[in-house]
Amino acid sequence: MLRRIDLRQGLGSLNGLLPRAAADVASVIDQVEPLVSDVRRRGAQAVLDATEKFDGVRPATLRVPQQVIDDAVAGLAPEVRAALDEAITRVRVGHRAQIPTERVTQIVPGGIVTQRWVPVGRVGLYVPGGLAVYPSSVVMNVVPAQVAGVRGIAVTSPPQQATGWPDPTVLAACGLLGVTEVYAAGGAQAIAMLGYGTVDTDGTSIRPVDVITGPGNVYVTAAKRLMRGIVSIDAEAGPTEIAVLADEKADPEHVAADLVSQAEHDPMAASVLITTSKALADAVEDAVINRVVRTRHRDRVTAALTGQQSAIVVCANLEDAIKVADAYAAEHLEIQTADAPVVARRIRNAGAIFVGRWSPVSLGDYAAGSNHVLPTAGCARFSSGLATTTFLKQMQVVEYSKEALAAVAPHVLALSAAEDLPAHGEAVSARFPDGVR
Ligand SMILES: NC(=O)c1ccc[n+]([C@@H]2O[C@H](COP(=O)([O-])OP(=O)(O)OC[C@H]3O[C@@H](n4cnc5c(N)ncnc54)[C@H](O)[C@@H]3O)[C@@H](O)[C@H]2O)c1
Ligand SMILES: N[C@H](CO)Cc1c[nH]c[nH+]1
Ligand SMILES: [Zn+2]
Repeated sequence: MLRRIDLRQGLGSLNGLLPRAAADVASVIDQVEPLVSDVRRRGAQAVLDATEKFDGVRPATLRVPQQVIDDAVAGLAPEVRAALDEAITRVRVGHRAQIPTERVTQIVPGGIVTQRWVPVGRVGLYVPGGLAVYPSSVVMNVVPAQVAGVRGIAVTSPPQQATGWPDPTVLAACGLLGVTEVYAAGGAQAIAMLGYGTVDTDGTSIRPVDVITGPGNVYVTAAKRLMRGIVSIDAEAGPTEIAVLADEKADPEHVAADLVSQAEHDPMAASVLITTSKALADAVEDAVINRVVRTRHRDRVTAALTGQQSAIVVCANLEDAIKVADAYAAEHLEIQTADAPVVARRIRNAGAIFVGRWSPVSLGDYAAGSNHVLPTAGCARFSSGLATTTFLKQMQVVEYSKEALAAVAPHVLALSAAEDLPAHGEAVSARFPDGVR
C-alpha cells in the first residue's frame, strides 16, 4: 500500500527521491488567484458566490450572529467542553512561556537600544471545516493571539450545509474563548475577505486584518501565499504530514496507528516512515493494511497512503535516516528509536518533534500544550509553527545622549560620505554647531 523507497545503497543527492505531493500550493495558485481578485473587486458578493459554489450554502450574512455562538456553547456536550477547557489551559501555559522579554542593551555609556515586542492590532484566524471540522484549531489560533495581547480577533470557518453556519463545536470553542467576531466563510475567499476587508450584506464592515494565520487545505494555503505582503501570514500550514523515524525497536502497531491517524485529514495528507529496519518496514506495512480496512475514513486514508506523497523509506543506518528526515522537513516528526531524546536533539528540520512512544502526534493535535498549526511541504526548513511571537512585532527603540552621539558622530559622517549620502551626516553635524571631532 505504501510505496517503498530503498536507500540502503546510499543517499546520493536525495534530489527527486523524497515523497512529495503531486499537487502542491504552486500548482493551484492559478486556480486561486481569480478567486482572490474577485473578492478584492466585488467584496462580500464574491465571498458568498464562492461559498455557494464550493460549500453549497449561502449564509444571509457573513458574520455569525452572537445568538448562534451562544447557542453552540449551551449545546456543547460536557465531555467535549471539559476537553476544550483542558486543551485551552495547556495551550495557554505552553504559549505564555513563549512571550519574549523586553531587552534593554547599553551599547555604550549613554547609548541604549531596547528590543520591544508589540502585538499586532487585528488578526484573522482561519479554522478549517471542509472534510473535517477543527474546534482544536480554534484553540491553537486564538490562544496565542490572546496571550500576545492582540485586541482585534476575527475567526472564519466554512459554513456547514446542515446549519448554514460554521460547525457548532467550532463556534462553541470561539464562545468559550470569548471570541465574538466569527465569519461563515472558508477557502481562498475567506482568506481574501480577511486580507482586503469588505462590507457584509447587512451593511456592517468587515475590517481588514494585519495578520492571517491558520491551517487549511491546498487552496487556503495558496490564498495565504497570495495575500503575503498585504498582510503577514504564519507558515504555510497545508495538508498534514507525519514522518516517523524508527528503528527495529519501534512497535509496528504504534507506528502504523500514527501513520493512519494523520492520513485521515485529507487525500493529500502525507504519511512517511523512515526506518533503518527492513523488518520493521514490513511489519508496519502489514499493520497499516489491517488498520485501513477498519478505519472510519477509509477512502481518504487510502488515497493519502497510496499517493506519491506517502512512502516507506528504508535507510542503511541511523545517520542516513536523520539526513532523510532533515531533507524531508516534516510538519510532524516522531522519533521511535533507541535513545529517542538524543536522536531528537540532532534533528534540524521539522515543524514539531514527538519524542518516544508516549508522545504520538495526536497528543500534540489536541492537548500537549504545543501548537498544531505547523509548516508543511518542506517549509519547516525555514519557518516555524504558530506561536505567540507570530502575533508580535519587534521594535527597536534607540535612545542616545548628547555625549554618546558626539562620540560616534565621526563614524556616522565617514559612512554617510562613503555612501555619498551627505545629508545623513549633516543631520548629525547640525546638532553640534561647534563641530564634531
Ligand atoms: N499544517 C497544519 O498545521 C494543519 C492543521 C490542521 C489541518 N490541516 C490541514 O487542513 C486541511 C483542512 O482541509 P479541509 O478541506 O478539510 O478544510 P478547509 O477549510 O481547509 O477547506 C475547505 C474549503 O476549501 C474550499 N475549496 C474546496 N474545494 C475547492 C476547489 N476545488 N477550489 C477552490 N477552493 C476549494 C472551499 O471553499 C471550502 O470552504 C487538511 O488538508 C488538513 O490536513 C493542516
Ligand atoms: N494534525 C493536524 C495538524 O496537521 C491538527 C489536527 C487537528 N485535529 C486533528 N489534527
Ligand atoms: Zn491531526
